[in-house]
Amino acid sequence: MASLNRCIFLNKTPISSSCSPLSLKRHSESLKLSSVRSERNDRVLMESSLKDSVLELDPVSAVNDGILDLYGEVMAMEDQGVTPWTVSVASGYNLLRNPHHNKGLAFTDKERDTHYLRGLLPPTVISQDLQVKKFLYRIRQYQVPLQKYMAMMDLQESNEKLFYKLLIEHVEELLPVVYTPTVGEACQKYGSIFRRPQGLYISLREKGKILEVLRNWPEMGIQVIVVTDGERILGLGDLGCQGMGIPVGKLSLYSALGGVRPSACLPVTIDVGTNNDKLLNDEFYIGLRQKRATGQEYKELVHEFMAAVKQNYGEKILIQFEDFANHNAFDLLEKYGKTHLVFNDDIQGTASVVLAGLVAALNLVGGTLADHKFLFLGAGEAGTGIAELIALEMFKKTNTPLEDARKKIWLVDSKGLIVSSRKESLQHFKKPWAHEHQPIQDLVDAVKDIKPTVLIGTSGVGRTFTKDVVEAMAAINKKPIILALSNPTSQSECTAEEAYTWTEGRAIFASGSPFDPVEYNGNVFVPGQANNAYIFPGFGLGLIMSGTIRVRDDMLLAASEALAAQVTQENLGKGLIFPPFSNIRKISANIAAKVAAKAYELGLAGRLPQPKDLVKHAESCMYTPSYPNYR
Ligand SMILES: O=C([O-])CC(=O)C(=O)O
Ligand SMILES: [Mg+2]
Repeated sequence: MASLNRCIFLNKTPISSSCSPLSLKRHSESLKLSSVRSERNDRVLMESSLKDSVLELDPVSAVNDGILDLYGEVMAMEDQGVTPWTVSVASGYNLLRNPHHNKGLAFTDKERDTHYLRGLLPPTVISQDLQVKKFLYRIRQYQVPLQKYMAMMDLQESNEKLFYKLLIEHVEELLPVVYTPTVGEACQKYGSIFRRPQGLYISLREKGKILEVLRNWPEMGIQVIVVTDGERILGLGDLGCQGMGIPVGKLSLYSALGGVRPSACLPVTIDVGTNNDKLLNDEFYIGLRQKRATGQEYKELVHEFMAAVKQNYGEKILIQFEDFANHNAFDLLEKYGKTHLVFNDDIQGTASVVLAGLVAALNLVGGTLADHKFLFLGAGEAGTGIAELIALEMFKKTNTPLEDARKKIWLVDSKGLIVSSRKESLQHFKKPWAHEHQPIQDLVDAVKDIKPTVLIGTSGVGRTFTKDVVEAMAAINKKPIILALSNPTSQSECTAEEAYTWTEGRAIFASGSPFDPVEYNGNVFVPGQANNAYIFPGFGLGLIMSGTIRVRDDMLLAASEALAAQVTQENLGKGLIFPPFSNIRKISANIAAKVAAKAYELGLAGRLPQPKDLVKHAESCMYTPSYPNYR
């Protein structure tokens, strides 16, 4: 009976062509199916060996539940009066234990009768709205953020639709719970709070078997993978296998913010060991207890993974690299950008969001991007990624040659200002930023000398925008733009309060992790959140819905412009250079539309013909977490 717990995966007929015979066999064995029949042209019926555990869903709700991938085709067939699918899933006790289908107390009396739930629930029937209210009340009772996080994870694993409805409807309150900053603490303590696996773990022990490992995952129609190797989790450093919290959190946002079906999302952690001695000595650590494999051994494992993903899911699977260390991130993006649909969130997603904020900020400070001067603290993925995209936008918008555009951008790393005399010893991704200048060690001196209008923190090191630094920015600029992007809050280069106080309320400030509004001199300042969460969910949706096969910089620029266009005069009036997260689904639909349009324009979109209204199309593709009626 327990084996009937899993839902049955169907795809378009013939079933053996869309999932390998091996995995079909595996599913049918574990589900003890008495028959797997293909009827008429496209109709598939699966029955379980126990007649009373069959539940039929209509195609539309099945699509919404993520059982079927090919929603467009299903809808088209519906329009023609054909009901192409019959899907069977477990009912009764197993239905209550199935996070995708469970409705808890919201199962109606009729559903309780039809699906063998009578007596398994207390008599009351409540609405999903009331469930949201109840759960929110419960979350608010917890004082400790990590407790809130764990309660949310429990909900995700017991009632997925309720989790997403709650997250979507209270996104501003709950984003800091399931995402930065709390997810950072969750990763640090992942070993001790670990309950159930939420993604795939691919360690060195799985070498040679990665394709098999992918096929162990219970969902078939995967469209997006977020993968980390845990080496640079936020600004917290090497958290090894416990970095899994990040792909899990990012993919929750793919569904909540971008409307990608939860069952189409696969979190992956590649475990090649960790150099974090604290974790290696922690009895609750869940990863391989060894130092990180590097060089050939590392490359081979990642390569096997990348090849297996393409083999198993096809060319259109989106792979988002997340929180890899600098020394791997650039190379992986460069290498797999040519053969796979890959996107590095820390290099490209962060760049796209920051560029949008800067373009919006021009409305407050005046001029074009080329009229400004930028100074970064931190020359890793985020720093150089943002710098390059700013230069590209200057080139595209004002025809400033790329070399000249780059000269308006200066980067400081742990050794001081990046200048040409350091060129020989610089990593390749820093070289474009090594301009002619005498060496400067200190950030304050660099601010005074370079005189930037924009100061951007991507250092991963907290409180590095000291009072002297911020005051120096305030002395040069009427409205200094200060972005403290490192995450989580503990690693932010300065706090919102510091930025507003030290500039006497003149700063245009945004940070990677959220800060509360600040009162200064009788005025309330609301800081913006410059986080890649604005971009990657909509960006991913745009790629997926257009069937795009490669990412291009022009798509990042398109996403950035779409985000900047969502900043209203009202937002700007409050000093905000990003729109509120409460509008994020609309923002994501707009980003998706612009990204898809660019993909079609570049001839990289595989889903033809191009829909006429891409915003409407994006909205129609978006997952919504309301409960279906089970007939
Ligand atoms: O996860 C976040 O909040 C933003 C991000 O990608 C990072 O800091 O690495
Ligand atoms: Mg990241």
